[in-house]
Amino acid sequence: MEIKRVQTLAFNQLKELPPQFIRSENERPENTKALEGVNVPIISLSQPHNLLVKNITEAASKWGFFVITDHDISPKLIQSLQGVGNEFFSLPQKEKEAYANDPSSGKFEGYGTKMTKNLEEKVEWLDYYFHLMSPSSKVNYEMWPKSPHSYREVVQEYNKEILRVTSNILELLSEGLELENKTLKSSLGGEEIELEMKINMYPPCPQPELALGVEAHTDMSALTLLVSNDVPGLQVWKEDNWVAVNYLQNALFVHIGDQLEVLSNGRYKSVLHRSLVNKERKRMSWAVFVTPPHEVVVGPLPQLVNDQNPPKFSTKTYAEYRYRKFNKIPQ
Ligand SMILES: O=C(O)CCC(=O)C(=O)O
Ligand SMILES: [Fe+2]
Repeated sequence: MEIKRVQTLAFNQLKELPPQFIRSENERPENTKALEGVNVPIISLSQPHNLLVKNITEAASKWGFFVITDHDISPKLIQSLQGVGNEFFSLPQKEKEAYANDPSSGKFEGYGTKMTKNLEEKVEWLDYYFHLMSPSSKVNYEMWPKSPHSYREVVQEYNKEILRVTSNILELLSEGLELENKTLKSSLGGEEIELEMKINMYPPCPQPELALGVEAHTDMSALTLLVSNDVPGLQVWKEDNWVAVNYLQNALFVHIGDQLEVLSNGRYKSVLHRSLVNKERKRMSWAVFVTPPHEVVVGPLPQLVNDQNPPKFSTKTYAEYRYRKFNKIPQ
């Protein structure tokens, strides 16, 4: 079956949005504007350690989201990452189709467009590329784009850097729970922890006020670390309002995902978020999902559970969690 790509639709200079992209009144950006004057927390990794632990813990508890600066990933590497992603999506359509994925038959890696409609029969205004990035022992490099040629080298370099920053953040978040600093990472598989790359490409949209890029969701990962191009669009949910995340060059947008909410027994919040699209410009983002291996069992950490704080979440393998989330079965 031929899959209609959003990029192809957009390329055909539509004046009007096809009906499957038109959101219901209560989801439309024109009716659900982000709160003005409220900003997401920005956290410099170079601030004094005690302050850093306090600030990151507060952001993870109150927002489930924060922007990281001074992470020491070189601006040049981020630029190269954006360059190779951009080049892939600029390839002729036929070349991209050679990488087409097929989630309905369990083939998640590759080039994709989400075809499953949500409960309201709506689809999202984006195409993406998804592949496992780490650990190298599990990666099938055949699933990575072969063009541009430098894709592999650049993404492997980025992987190293993101692993370093991830370990750092997980240590800080462990300390914030008054746990030994290796606790969260070892609960997520230790050195077997997995990183997945998802490149989101949101083409210009004829009626962005009626559509969504990705619809409101929480990530099932433990953490998600994201960079975008200079087109804003991400919004996070805070106290019954959407809050727009401003673009900040070279910063990392960090989302707390479901697995950290579970491990921390709800002390850290998995943030609800969505992305909007733009009329004139394409938006791109590079999301790295930090997840445990499928067989790892995740539940509230015993150190955080007692008579006053009973477990708020059930304990299960990540594979089971993932299966339920995909199939919309209550956890
Ligand atoms: O593009 C963005 O800023 C958000 C993407 C996202 O939430 C996701 O891919 O899970
Ligand atoms: Fe997300």
